[in-house]
Amino acid sequence: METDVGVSTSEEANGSAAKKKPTVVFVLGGPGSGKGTQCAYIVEHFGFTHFSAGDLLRGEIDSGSENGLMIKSMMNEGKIVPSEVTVKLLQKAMEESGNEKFLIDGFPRNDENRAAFAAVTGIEPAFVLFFDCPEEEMERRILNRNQGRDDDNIETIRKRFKVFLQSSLPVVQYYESIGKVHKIDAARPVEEVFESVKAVFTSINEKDD
Ligand SMILES: Nc1ncnc2c1ncn2[C@@H]1O[C@H](COP(=O)(O)OP(=O)(O)O)[C@@H](O)[C@H]1O
Ligand SMILES: Nc1ccn([C@@H]2O[C@H](COP(=O)(O)OP(=O)(O)O)[C@@H](O)[C@H]2O)c(=O)n1
Ligand SMILES: [Mg+2]
Repeated sequence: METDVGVSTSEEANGSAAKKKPTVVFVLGGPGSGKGTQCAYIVEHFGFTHFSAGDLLRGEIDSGSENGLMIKSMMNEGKIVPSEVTVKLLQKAMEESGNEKFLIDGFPRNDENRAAFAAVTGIEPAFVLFFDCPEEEMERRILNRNQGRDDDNIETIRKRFKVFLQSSLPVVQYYESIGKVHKIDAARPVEEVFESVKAVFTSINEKDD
């Protein structure tokens, strides 16, 4: 697939220093499809900095921020937190990281997320990884995850699957329509999934040389 990952540049307002825009890869897939697991491997091999939108939101709850209670109750219902909150957290994390290559996992989860990120940061993803996995397998994985997450209970899991189908899959379809999706069969063992993921990043690095 043709994927342009060339890092674009934009002139500062005064027209002098050209500022590099970061390279962003969105990592999408249903709850339990293995996004976080694969991102850890990508970081090790390809020098990206990884941000999970869900982890940033959980951090916000733990920090006792004024949005914490709202975020907590939305997460416990499997609902998508308003984009303003999530985009701000992502933008701050990127600015503070010192890197210019980011994996953003679990985001955008709806069209509002997608549009808000583009409007606020001016960044479009280089490409999108989509981890495709049957619901029964995702459910099995989440129920075995044992990370003590309040939303990893069967009632909330079912709600999250519904939100994924209704709100998140259309975003994947949008990126498919503009040729930006690399779809990965995520139902296989971790190492096999990573072989496919590695092939995507390797071919893109080669194109860049
Ligand atoms: N390919 C895989 N096969 C079996 N279990 C997996 C696989 N990938 C991840 N897991 C396990 O499934 C659970 C969910 O994975 P995680 O990376 O947290 O998914 P996500 O971030 O998409 O919700 C974790 O307990 C993880 O260890
Ligand atoms: N872009 C996002 C990402 C997560 N979230 C919230 O955080 C929850 C957990 O997201 P997550 O990405 O950590 O979950 P997994 O897909 O990793 O299981 C979601 O069910 C949403 O309630 C959100 O509101 N907006
Ligand atoms: Mg995750």
